Amino acid sequence: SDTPGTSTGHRQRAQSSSKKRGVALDVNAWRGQCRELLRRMLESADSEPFRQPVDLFAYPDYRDIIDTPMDLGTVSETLAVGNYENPVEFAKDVRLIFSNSKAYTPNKKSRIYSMTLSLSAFFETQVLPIISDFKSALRNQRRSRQHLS
Ligand SMILES: Cc1cccc(C(=O)O)c1N
Repeated sequence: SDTPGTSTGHRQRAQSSSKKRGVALDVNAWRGQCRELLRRMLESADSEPFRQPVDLFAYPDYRDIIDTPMDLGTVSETLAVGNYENPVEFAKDVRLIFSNSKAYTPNKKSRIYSMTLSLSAFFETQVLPIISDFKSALRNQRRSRQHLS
């Protein structure tokens, strides 16, 4: 039988990441993953209209329709300076680019509108696993910190 008063060993969980179901759960992995996703979007020809803020001299009525302009260059800068706290905030800004384009387009046959549809379809498939991996890493981190308290 156990010696009285012996403490049972508490397995210390790794802080930054731990192997669970074959996935390394790192709460910081999302930033590099989002930077890589941006790079792939920027190398696509479909991103050309979205790389910089819309030219207000080319589209003088733009701000009559769009309250909050957004573009991939601005998203990239915000990510680089550490002003997104998580991938959900990052995705919100990228989705704003596409919703602005859908709101402004003169018609659904416009070239830029068609580029919006293809680029946003690609984005949604790629960002989904980044967000779900982040959320599971966060749950895992909270679980392991709870054990320490
Ligand atoms: C900024 C912008 C978004 C969506 C469509 C257009 C267009 O000119 O067809 C456009 N200029």
